[in-house]
Amino acid sequence: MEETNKSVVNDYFTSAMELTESGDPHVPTRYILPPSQRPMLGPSIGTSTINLPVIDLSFLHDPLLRLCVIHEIELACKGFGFFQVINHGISSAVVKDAQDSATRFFDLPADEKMHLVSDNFQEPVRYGTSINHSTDRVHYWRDFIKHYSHPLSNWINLWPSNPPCYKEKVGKYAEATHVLHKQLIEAISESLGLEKNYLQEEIEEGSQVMAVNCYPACPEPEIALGMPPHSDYGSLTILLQSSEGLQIKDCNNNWVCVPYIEGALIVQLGDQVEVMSNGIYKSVVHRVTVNKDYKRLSFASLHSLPMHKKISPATQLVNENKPAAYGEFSFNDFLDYISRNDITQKRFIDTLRKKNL
Ligand SMILES: O=C(O)CCC(=O)C(=O)O
Ligand SMILES: [Fe+2]
Repeated sequence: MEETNKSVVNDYFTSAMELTESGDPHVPTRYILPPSQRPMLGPSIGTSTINLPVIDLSFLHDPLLRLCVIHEIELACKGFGFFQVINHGISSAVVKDAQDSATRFFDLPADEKMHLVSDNFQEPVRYGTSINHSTDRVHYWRDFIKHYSHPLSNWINLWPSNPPCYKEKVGKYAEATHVLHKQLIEAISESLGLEKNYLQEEIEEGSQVMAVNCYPACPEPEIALGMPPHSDYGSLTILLQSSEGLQIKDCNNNWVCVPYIEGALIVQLGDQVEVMSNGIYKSVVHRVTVNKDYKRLSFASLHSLPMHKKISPATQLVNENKPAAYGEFSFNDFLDYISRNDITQKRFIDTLRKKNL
C-alpha cells in the first residue's frame, strides 16, 4: 500500500470518503455494529404516526405573539427536547454558501485534509474520520471537521484555507447561528418561567464549536451508523441537514426519523439545559443513519457555556417538592469524562443524575 493510503486507511483515521471511493461492496469489519445496535432501515421504523414539532420563529419578534411561540417551544422541549424552526432569520444564501464550501472541503484529496487530523479534543481545528477516542472499538461512517467558532475573530485564521471561500462562507453561517442561539436560549429560559436573560452572560462568553459532518454513501447501511446514540453536552445544538438521516429517541424509546424540511433548522436540547431546567426538559438522544445512494452533509453548531463555568439547576426551579436532581458540571468535566469513558453507550448526563431521585 502506498504511503498516502496507509495514512488514511489505518485503524484510527479511516476516512469514510476514501472507503466509499474505493468501491468496496462491504464495509470493513470494524464498522459492523453488534446486531442489537443496528439501525432498522425501511418501513418497519414506523415514523409516520409521529408529528415532530415545527415552529415558526418569525412570531418571536412580535410582542403580541411571542408568548404563543414560547408556549410552543415549551411543549416541544417537554415532549421531545427537540424541534425544527422555520423563518429563523438565516438567509438561504448564507446556508447554501456554507454547504457549498463544506462540500468542496470534503471533496479535496485526502492529503489536503490529513494535516488537520487530530484525536485531541481540545484542538481548535480538528479533522476526524471516525470515533476513535474512547473504549468503543466500533467505527462510524462519518468524516468531520470541527472548529471553535466563537468568538470568530480568535479562531477563524486557523480554519481550513482550502477551499479559499471556506473561512468567509462558513464563518458567516457560524455568526448567524450564534445570534440565533441567543434568541433561542432567551425563549427557552422564558418558557421555564426564568428571566429572558437568565444565561445572558454565560452565552456571551460561552463557546461554539461547529462540527461539519460528511456521511458518504455507505455500501451496507443496515449494519453501520454515521454516528452512535448520544446527547450533546452543551446548551443547544442548531443543526442543518442536507437530507434525512438524523433520528431521535422519543419518550417511548422508539427511534424516529427527523424529516428533511427545506430551509428549516433543527434545534436539540443539550445536557446543560437539562441540568439548568432541573430535569423539566431532557436533552435529546440522537443518532445518524447512512444510506446507499448519496452523501449527506450536516452542520452541527454546538453551543455551550464557558469551559470552566459549572452549571447547576436554576434555584427558581428547585424546591421542597422538586429538589436538585443533578450535580453541577462544566464543559471541562465533560471533556475529562469522555477522555476516559465510552460515551457511545451511556450518556454523560446519566453520571450527574442523583441516584436517590
Ligand atoms: O449529522 C447529524 O445529523 C447529527 C450530528 C450530531 O449529532 C453531532 O455532531 O453531534
Ligand atoms: Fe449530536
